[in-house]
Amino acid sequence: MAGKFITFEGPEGAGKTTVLERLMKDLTEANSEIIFTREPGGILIAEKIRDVILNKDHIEMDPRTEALLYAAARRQHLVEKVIPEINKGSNVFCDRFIDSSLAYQGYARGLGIDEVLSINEFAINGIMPDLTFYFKIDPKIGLERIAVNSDREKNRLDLEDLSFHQKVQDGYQKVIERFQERIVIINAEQTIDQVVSDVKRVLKDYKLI
Ligand SMILES: Nc1ncnc2c1ncn2[C@@H]1O[C@H](COP(=O)(O)OP(=O)(O)OP(=O)(O)O)[C@@H](O)[C@H]1O
Ligand SMILES: Cc1cn([C@H]2C[C@H](O)[C@@H](COP(=O)(O)O)O2)c(=O)[nH]c1=O
Repeated sequence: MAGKFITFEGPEGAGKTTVLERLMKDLTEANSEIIFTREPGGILIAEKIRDVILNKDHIEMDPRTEALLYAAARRQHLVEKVIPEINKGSNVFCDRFIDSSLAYQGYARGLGIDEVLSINEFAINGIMPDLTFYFKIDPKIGLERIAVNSDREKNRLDLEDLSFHQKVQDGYQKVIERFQERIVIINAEQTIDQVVSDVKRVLKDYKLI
């Protein structure tokens, strides 16, 4: 039986990576067949594209170039990793996917959600997540979390001002309205333990763990 594709979305500093690391530890110990991966990245070519997109020296990158690079990284990651793992029966947990492009490039960069969806439809060729967690947080709190985390190097998108990140949040709201059948909202302003517990409860309800 094919596995499921589960994505984790939300603004900067919402806690997606932290929660995925906790799930990796807890669920791997419990022997679940789960693959953890991320976008942009997850495989060599996509990690190289990630370096190009997020490099702070590439500050003048054109928004359409940015959108196309995310879509190219997504395509390669899907064909090289996500689809083969799902076909083997594993559940794939991915830190960010198409909804990030719709919110960041489509809405916050002003390219248009429909336009960015259209180039991504070419890239994903029908593969959409079965379930998406949206980590809801005031973007100001997320940016403050990142600011106090000295281990995390700031990338090109982290350096955008608060108004950009507020637009990202508004963009996500539109994405949630459009794809409400697959998106579950998690209160990411709670403690890490509470967020992990809420995510696990939903995964149990969906019989994914
Ligand atoms: N629920 C929480 N409460 C307080 N701090 C948190 C919480 N979740 C994560 N953090 C802290 O916030 C910072 C950012 O967390 P994390 O990297 O997991 O966010 P993220 O959603 O993956 O962000 P990005 O998308 O920008 O990479 C880290 O220092 C982490 O320890
Ligand atoms: C997939 C995807 C990501 N982004 C942005 C969101 C973040 O600012 C970075 C990724 O960094 P993270 O630490 O791994 O969250 O890229 C985007 O703008 N569009 C996308 O499609």
